[in-house]
Amino acid sequence: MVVLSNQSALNELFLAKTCNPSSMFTEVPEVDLSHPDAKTIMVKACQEIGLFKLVNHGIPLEVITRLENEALKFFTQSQSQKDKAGPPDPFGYGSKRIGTNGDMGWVEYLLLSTNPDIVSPKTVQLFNQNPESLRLCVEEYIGEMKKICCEVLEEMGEGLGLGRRKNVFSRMIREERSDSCFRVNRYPSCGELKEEIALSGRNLIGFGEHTDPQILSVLRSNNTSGLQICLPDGTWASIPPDHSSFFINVGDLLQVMSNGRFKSVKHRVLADSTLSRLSMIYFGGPSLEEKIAPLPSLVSKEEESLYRELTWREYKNAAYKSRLSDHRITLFHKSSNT
Ligand SMILES: C=C1C[C@]23C[C@@]1(O)CC[C@H]2[C@@]12CC[C@H](O)[C@@](C)(C(=O)O1)[C@H]2[C@@H]3C(=O)O
Ligand SMILES: O=C(O)CCC(=O)C(=O)O
Ligand SMILES: [Fe+2]
Repeated sequence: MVVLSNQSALNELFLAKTCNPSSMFTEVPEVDLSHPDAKTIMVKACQEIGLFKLVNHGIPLEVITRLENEALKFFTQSQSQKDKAGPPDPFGYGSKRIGTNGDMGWVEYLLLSTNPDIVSPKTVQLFNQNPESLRLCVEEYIGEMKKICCEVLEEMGEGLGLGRRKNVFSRMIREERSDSCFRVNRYPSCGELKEEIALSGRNLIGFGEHTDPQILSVLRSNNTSGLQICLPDGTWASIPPDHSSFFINVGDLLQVMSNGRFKSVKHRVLADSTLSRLSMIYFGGPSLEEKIAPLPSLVSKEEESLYRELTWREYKNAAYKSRLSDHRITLFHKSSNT
């Protein structure tokens, strides 16, 4: 990562505009998939917060560690070597620039698609220029993420009373053309900028505030903190890291399909001055042609359907033209004609 020498560049690019002291969120709901109450706890968490912690998930620790080590090997290469797989198209290796609309963060990352229709030259470069073990470990990990994402979605379907249609969400991820993606983020420690940051009285942004556009995200990180969520009262709260668990968060499409019952949680990452954070996130999404609208069985008689129908392709295209912090879900609002 290039070290910024200039205070104003730092201000402009990476500092959180307002940073009220944020609290540690000690009451993150915990879901044990093997527990009979799992579905009830997850539905409550998705309604109230949009995030919960999945424990006892059954994903072999070796699968996680293998990929974490491969990712670290990749990131510790020289900048010029890593840049061969970038800039992202949007897949491949990226550093500091997130998306194409001016968002910046103190982060480097690998972004990969799981959709066989999407051929990314940068991803081809990435796998050609690195040991085969990187690709194998990525594929193995994505396979596990797909399974766990579907299991969680089925449990949610049951919790929402969908009965025999409990797989209405999971079938979208199981489909071969599911447009899911996978990201590995590395947030270097920002110790070298400690003084400038302290002088500004703000925090260094690793990944700016946003909601995830897909259905469901499955996040795992090392034991370095940094992830924050925006609570229903508008305050930011830090999520204590736990390298042996997964954090599941509701994406925009699930908010729409549940007619607003589940909340797509706003989140961000702040950089740490002493430790570097490594996170791996699977974003479960439907096929590009999938039509997304509130499920009729989740719109009660007294309520109305809050959102209009859009295909994932339409929403995704619009989302990728937006800035991270834009409130993209308004595109689904019935009054919106964009
Ligand atoms: C600024 C952007 C980056 C992003 C595409 C976007 O235009 C708006 C949504 C962003 C986001 C957030 C969640 C995921 O990390 C991501 C891969 C996604 O699907 O939407 C990123 C996009 C990205 O980094 O390309
Ligand atoms: O790196 C993290 O912990 C979260 C990043 C994130 O929210 C994202 O990539 O969408
Ligand atoms: Fe995110």
